[in-house]
Amino acid sequence: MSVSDTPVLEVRDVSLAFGGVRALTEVSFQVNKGELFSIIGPNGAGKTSMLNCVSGRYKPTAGRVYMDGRDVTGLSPNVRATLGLGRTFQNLALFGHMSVLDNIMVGRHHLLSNNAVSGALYWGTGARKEELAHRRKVEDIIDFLEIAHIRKAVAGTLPYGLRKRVELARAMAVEPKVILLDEPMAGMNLEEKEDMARYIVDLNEEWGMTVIMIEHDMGVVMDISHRVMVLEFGRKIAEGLPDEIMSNERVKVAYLGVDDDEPAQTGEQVA
Ligand SMILES: Nc1ncnc2c1ncn2[C@@H]1O[C@H](COP(=O)(O)OP(=O)(O)OP(=O)(O)O)[C@@H](O)[C@H]1O
Repeated sequence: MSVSDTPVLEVRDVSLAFGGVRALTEVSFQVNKGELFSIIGPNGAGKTSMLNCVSGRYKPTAGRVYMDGRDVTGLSPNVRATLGLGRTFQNLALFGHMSVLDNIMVGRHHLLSNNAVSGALYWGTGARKEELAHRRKVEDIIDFLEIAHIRKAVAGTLPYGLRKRVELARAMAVEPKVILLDEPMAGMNLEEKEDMARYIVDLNEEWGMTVIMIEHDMGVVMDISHRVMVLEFGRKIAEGLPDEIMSNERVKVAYLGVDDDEPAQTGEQVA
């Protein structure tokens, strides 16, 4: 899928305060249809706060959020989900006692009509067709994420990397236009990270989902993102192409802790 100039998400002058703590200060950005957009920044920079303002979990203290040009600032996460917003969480939020398949089906719940929800009554009519269509969609996602072998496993018993993949499957099951990924590689080993990076690129390019991602692994962020925004102390300090961000002096100092002008400390070996 190619990137267009049409904004699917616009954040305008968003500020967020928790009592005296200013988590975000007048942050603005927009994400275009088809983009893979990443938000980075040091611990406590406001990344998760921003994701929560976008998803509707938090209401900004000031500023507005627009989806497809519509002001969604006052709308709940559930309503935003019906408008095409999906998300994963930094800390896993799966139903540990349920099977992988059931966890993913939960993601489709709001897409089911009343017919299918009260399916037993209508079995053999439209409801059955609808149920089958849902199943097919879920199976497509299961195939895509290569988790067919664990579809019956109890989610809570799976290794961490696989649980992250199941969580992604559940978020995809909502068929979102925009998917918010909160540290999708956290706690993963190198191989799991490589797999996850590939799934994210594919869900962006082949499944046509616009992606907004928070991720600490800079290598992955710079490798797969179209554009990157950098937050520091709740403010936007940079936004641009990965190459621009990597060579941005302010970002180097603030985020990477690198200052090219800084003299080597006494006793430090200079290559
Ligand atoms: N629920 C809350 N109540 C009070 N303060 C909060 C709350 N959530 C976040 N904060 C504060 O807001 C600031 C931004 O936090 P946030 O979690 O958004 O940063 P982050 O960039 O996602 O950090 P990390 O990389 O560590 O996850 C921090 O100072 C944090 O302590």
